[in-house]
Amino acid sequence: MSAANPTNQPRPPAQRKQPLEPPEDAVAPVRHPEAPAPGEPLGAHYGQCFGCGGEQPHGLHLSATAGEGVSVTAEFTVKPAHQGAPGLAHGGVLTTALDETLGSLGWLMHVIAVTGRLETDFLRPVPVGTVLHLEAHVTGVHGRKIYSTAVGRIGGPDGEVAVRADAVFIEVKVEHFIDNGRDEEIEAAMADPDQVRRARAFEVNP
Ligand SMILES: CCCCCCCCCCCC(=O)SCCNC(=O)CCNC(=O)[C@H](O)C(C)(C)COP(=O)(O)OP(=O)(O)OC[C@H]1O[C@@H](n2cnc3c(N)ncnc32)[C@H](O)[C@@H]1OP(=O)(O)O
Repeated sequence: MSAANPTNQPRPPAQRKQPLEPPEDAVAPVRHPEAPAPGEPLGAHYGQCFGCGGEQPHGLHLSATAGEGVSVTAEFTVKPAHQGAPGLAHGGVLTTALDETLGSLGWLMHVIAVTGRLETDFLRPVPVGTVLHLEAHVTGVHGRKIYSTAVGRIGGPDGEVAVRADAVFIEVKVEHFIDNGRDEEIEAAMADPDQVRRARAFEVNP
């Protein structure tokens, strides 16, 4: 009997862990013709986002830049508010930085997607004051599932890998947020023409 599954009953399909590697019949990701050019900053997808939003005082303020193909780079500076152990970044915060970087890959495909599964490896402690250099790319697409991987390096963009993650994101429509989000934030977002334009632009694929 395992601690993770104390009754040893088979999990229903919806609760089974999904693989993080694309299946054999996955296809290569397609960069949208109107995706930001390599080297262009992506900006925040939502001002109040904890990962990237500029209007979120408690957020990570992560800034991502378009890379070649369907890849992005990003930088995240570890602040005192991000500590777990004295002087070291909290693992959950580092996972959030990886999640946000992986999430921004949708911009390059003009697809809205949410995290379905995310697995992080913590390889080195990350001290406060460190700039974490993140790189993420899509490894394959299978229906609505987008498989991706990311690393976070310390000591420079070519430095040692401190954290890495593999993920499956699931494509959703903008209604996912309208149907599930709290009314006051949804109403505020829908009253912001820039936010509506950003969201709808993602849904127009070639
Ligand atoms: C405005 C601009 C905003 C831009 C917004 C950008 C936001 C980025 C923010 C950073 C990223 C986040 O933190 S996002 C927030 C954290 N994530 C979430 O809140 C997601 C919560 N989960 C859900 O809402 C749901 O479970 C969904 C949407 C993920 C899936 O539900 P669904 O739509 O009913 O999909 P379903 O039919 O069940 O499954 C479709 C396919 O995906 C697979 N699948 C389903 N769930 C999972 C899963 N958890 N992990 C792996 N794979 C999964 C299924 O096996 C199936 O594969 P097959 O049978 O087809 O092979």
